Amino acid sequence: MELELRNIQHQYGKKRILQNLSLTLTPGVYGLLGPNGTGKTTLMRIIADVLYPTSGQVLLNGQDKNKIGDLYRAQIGYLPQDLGMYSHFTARKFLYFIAALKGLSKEEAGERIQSLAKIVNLSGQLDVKCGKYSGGMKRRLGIVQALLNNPRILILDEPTVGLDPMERVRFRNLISEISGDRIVILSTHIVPDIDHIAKRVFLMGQGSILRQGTIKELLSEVQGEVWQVVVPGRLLAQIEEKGTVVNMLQLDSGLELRVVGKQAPHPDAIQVAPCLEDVYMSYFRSPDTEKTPLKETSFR
Ligand SMILES: Nc1ncnc2c1ncn2[C@@H]1O[C@H](COP(=O)(O)OP(=O)(O)OP(=O)(O)O)[C@@H](O)[C@H]1O
Repeated sequence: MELELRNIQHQYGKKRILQNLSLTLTPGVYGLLGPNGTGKTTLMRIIADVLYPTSGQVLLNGQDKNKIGDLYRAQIGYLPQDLGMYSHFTARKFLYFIAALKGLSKEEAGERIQSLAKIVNLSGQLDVKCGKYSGGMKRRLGIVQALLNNPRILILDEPTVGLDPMERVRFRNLISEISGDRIVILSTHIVPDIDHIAKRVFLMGQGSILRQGTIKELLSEVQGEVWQVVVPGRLLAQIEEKGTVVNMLQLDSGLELRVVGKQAPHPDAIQVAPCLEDVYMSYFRSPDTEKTPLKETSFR
């Protein structure tokens, strides 16, 4: 199976959101990583076929999604950022409702609901009203509704928002478990959400893919360029001129800084192993500058 996005462009009114975006995806988990407002949701909605791009094509196995219509939509499972749930419905009733919208028979729906609820560990809570579900339970219920039609393409838009660290880890494992031979596209601005589980990562900024690669490839980009040093606080400004400070920790002995930069930011700085967050931070420095890519893109 191959999903291809060809020269996707999207505008809301005159505002250009996505520009000439091209990607090819085969089964596996893909992380779409980028700051808020860079067009991740817009892209996900286009793939989920709930939004038409201004121009460009989405092709499944070489066939334009607009030409194959229902056949394309039957392959899609979508967990939007804000999945509306009727709070007075029980989870079971909600799932039957979604299953009906997806065209499943009552028998098929019943079987799918049972087996999926088991996988996400909600079997015992299916008769609880959605309004009483915690954030983590709602996200797991969201996964179940997305999987009801056994889609080959699963689109998860910031699925871990609002989850505590334990639930995040569980959710990440769950995604790995259900990925199988599906294409799973997961958008987030939280780097650890995709660390370890993504086969490929797309760094998205300003409506285009700035960089893509396996985690190993992305890490190699900053190999030898990540430093750690403890300095007096007054040296912070000087260090910031020499590299991107990706983390700082106040210690009794001074400020412990993690810095990404080509040169050692201080004579005492030691090289440390890079992590995906270093790569991310080298592209998007801070909330004020996050939409400005700092690195030149080396390839698309
Ligand atoms: N329906 C709309 N009409 C007009 N502008 C929109 C619409 N939806 C999104 N936008 C704008 O498009 C840009 C990209 O939004 P989008 O939600 O796709 O980004 P995102 O990367 O998913 O951000 P977030 O992580 O905050 O959800 C933003 O500037 C947003 O304000």
